[in-house]
Amino acid sequence: MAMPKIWAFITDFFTYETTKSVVVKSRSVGIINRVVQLLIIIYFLCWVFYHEKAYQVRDSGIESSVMTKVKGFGYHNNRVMDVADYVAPTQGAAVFCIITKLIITENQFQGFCPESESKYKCDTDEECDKYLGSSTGNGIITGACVNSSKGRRCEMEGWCLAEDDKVHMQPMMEVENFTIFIKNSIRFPMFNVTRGNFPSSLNATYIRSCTYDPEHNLHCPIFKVGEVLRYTGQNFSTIGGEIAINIEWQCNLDESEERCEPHYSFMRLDAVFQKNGITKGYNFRFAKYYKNENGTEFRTLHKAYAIRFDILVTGLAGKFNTVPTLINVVAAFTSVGLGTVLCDIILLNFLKGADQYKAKKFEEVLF
Ligand SMILES: Nc1ncnc2c1ncn2[C@@H]1O[C@H](COP(=O)(O)OP(=O)(O)OP(=O)(O)O)[C@@H](O)[C@H]1O
Repeated sequence: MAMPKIWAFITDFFTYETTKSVVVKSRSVGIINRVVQLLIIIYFLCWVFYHEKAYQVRDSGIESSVMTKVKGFGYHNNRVMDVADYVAPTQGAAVFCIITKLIITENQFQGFCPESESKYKCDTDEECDKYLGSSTGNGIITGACVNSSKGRRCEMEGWCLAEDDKVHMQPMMEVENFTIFIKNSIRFPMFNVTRGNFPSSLNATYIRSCTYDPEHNLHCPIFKVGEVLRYTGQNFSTIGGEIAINIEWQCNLDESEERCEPHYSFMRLDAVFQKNGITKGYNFRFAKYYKNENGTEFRTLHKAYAIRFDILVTGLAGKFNTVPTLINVVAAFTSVGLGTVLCDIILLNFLKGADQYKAKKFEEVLF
C-alpha cells in the first residue's frame, strides 16, 4: 500500500508550476480587486510616504550640550539666599538642584556626644548595645548611655553636637519665582546640522525679561520654576523630587533649517515615590569646614531639601535619500499585488462558480 503513495509523492515533487493569467469577467470580484489596490496605494501614499516620511534617512544620534543658570533671591534661615547658596552643583550643568530648605547645624567638632533622635532614648548602657555598628545615626555608637539636654541618650563618636533634622521649617517660598536659563546647542552628525535653542537674534534685554510660555513665548529660554512645576501638575508646597525638562528636536531637513526648533515638555520623574511613606522628595547633606585659631577643625553641616532638575535632550532628523525611497517604492508596488491574493481566496472559496474557476486556474499538463 505504501509504494503507490511514495510513487505519487515523487511524481508530485518532480512537477513544475508556472503562472497562467485567467481573466475573470466578474464585476464584484473586479471591484473588490480595485478597492483593495486603491486602499494599499492610499496607505502607502498617506501613511508610509507622507506621515512616516519613508523617503528619508533618519539620524537619531543627536549630539547635545546643555548649560544652565538660575537666578533669583529668597529668604531662608534669616538671611538672603542667592544662586551660590541654593544651587548645587554650581557649575551650571544639565542636572542641578535648587535647594528649597536647609537645616543647618553649626560648629560641629570631632568628639563624643549624645545622639539627638528620640529613638536613642535609654536608661542603661545595655539598651544602647543594639545600636552598635549601626550606620543610620549621626556617628559611631559607643554603647554608653549619657545625659543630654533632652534626657538620657545613647552616646556617639563623630561630629558633635549631633544634627537634629526634625525641626520644622517652611521651605523658601521665593523659589517659585526663580528663573532657569537653559542654553542648549545640538548637532545631527549625519547631516552636519547644528542648532541652538534660541535664535541668535534674541537681544540681552529681551532674554533678561522674558519667560517661556508654550502659547505666547515659545522661543524664550528662561523658565520660571513655579511654571515648570505647574506644567508637571505639581504644587510647590508639596514638591521635592526630580523634574525633567525635555528638549525635543524633531527636524525635517528637507525644509529650511530655521524650522528645526526645540519643543519643551515637562514631567516629574520620581512620581512613583510621591505617595511613599518612607521617602519623600530629595535631600542630601554637605558640610563647610573651618579651623579655629589653635588649628582645631570644625564644620557647619547642611541638610538640604531640594528640587532636582534634569535637562534631557532627544532628537530625530530626517532628509530625503534615494535608497529608502527606492526600497519603499518597490515595497508599495509589490504590496499592490496583495489584492490578487484576497480576490483568489474569494473566488476559490466563496463564489458560485468556484469549481469552474479552480479548473481554469489550475490546469495540469502532462508531457
Ligand atoms: N536664570 C536667568 N534668568 C534671567 N536671565 C538670565 C538667567 N540666566 C542668565 N540670564 C541672562 O541671560 C544672558 C546670558 O547669560 P550669561 O550667563 O551667558 O551672561 P552673563 O553676563 O555672564 O550673565 P550674568 O547676568 O549672570 O552676569 C545675560 O543677560 C543674563 O543676565
